[in-house]
Amino acid sequence: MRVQRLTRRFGDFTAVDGLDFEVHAGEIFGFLGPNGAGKTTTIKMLTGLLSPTEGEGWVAGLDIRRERRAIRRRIGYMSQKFSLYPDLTVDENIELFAGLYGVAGARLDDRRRWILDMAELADDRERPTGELPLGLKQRLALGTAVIHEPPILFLDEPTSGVDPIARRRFWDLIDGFAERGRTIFVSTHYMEEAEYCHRLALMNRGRLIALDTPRALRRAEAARADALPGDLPSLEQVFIALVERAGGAVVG
Ligand SMILES: Nc1ncnc2c1ncn2[C@@H]1O[C@H](COP(=O)(O)OP(=O)(O)OP(=O)(O)O)[C@@H](O)[C@H]1O
Repeated sequence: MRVQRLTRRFGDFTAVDGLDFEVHAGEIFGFLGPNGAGKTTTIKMLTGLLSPTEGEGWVAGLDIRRERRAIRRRIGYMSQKFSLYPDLTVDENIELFAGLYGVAGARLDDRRRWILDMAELADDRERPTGELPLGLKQRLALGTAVIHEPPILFLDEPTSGVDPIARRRFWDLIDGFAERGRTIFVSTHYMEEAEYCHRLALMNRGRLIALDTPRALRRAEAARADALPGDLPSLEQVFIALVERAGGAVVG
């Protein structure tokens, strides 16, 4: 996945301003920034929901301007709202997403088994998903997002509201996907989640203000602050410092 000078304006306002970055296959790429930084607008352009005003981008080898429909079939998308239908059972939700992505027959049987196993929902197939604990809902939402085995998965604040154990479990699954070569693009406000990413991009006021591994970002900030050897700042401290130096966040 790659973008060049990616820009989106709404009238006179520039929400995303000349982004350049590349995400490698098998990478867990974290996308961070204060509210209003331009993360959602960028994700919408990458997932084919919004067209760029300027610049270019390729997702799964497809052009984000000209191949938006094809992109939507090649990616998985999971948002904090989970997009599950609470009145439908676990099985019915799986079938609904299978239908949307053209997964049928023996492949559907296979994928259903995989999801039930991965999400530990084999005994809950007939339950409406609205009754499930949040951690299970989250894993089901992840399963339905990848029912068609997309090479790229977008996660938009995927673990908001779940407890630390469910969150850790979720990240073990994400690690497994990346190890098998899937690319994960994840936006988050949780610094603990950011630590699990291979590289982090930090956005502020529509611009990319930092891009590196979590460790390199912490080291660079320590060097800047003349910290004692071994005394690394937390990612949260790093981000606050970077955003302040970039002129501060937009207050919404
Ligand atoms: N359709 C639109 N029309 C006008 N302005 C918009 C539109 N969509 C987004 N914006 C503005 O663009 C800026 C970036 O918004 P965006 O939702 O991309 O930020 P974000 O980084 O995802 O924030 P959050 O963390 O709150 O989700 C905001 O100032 C927002 O008000």
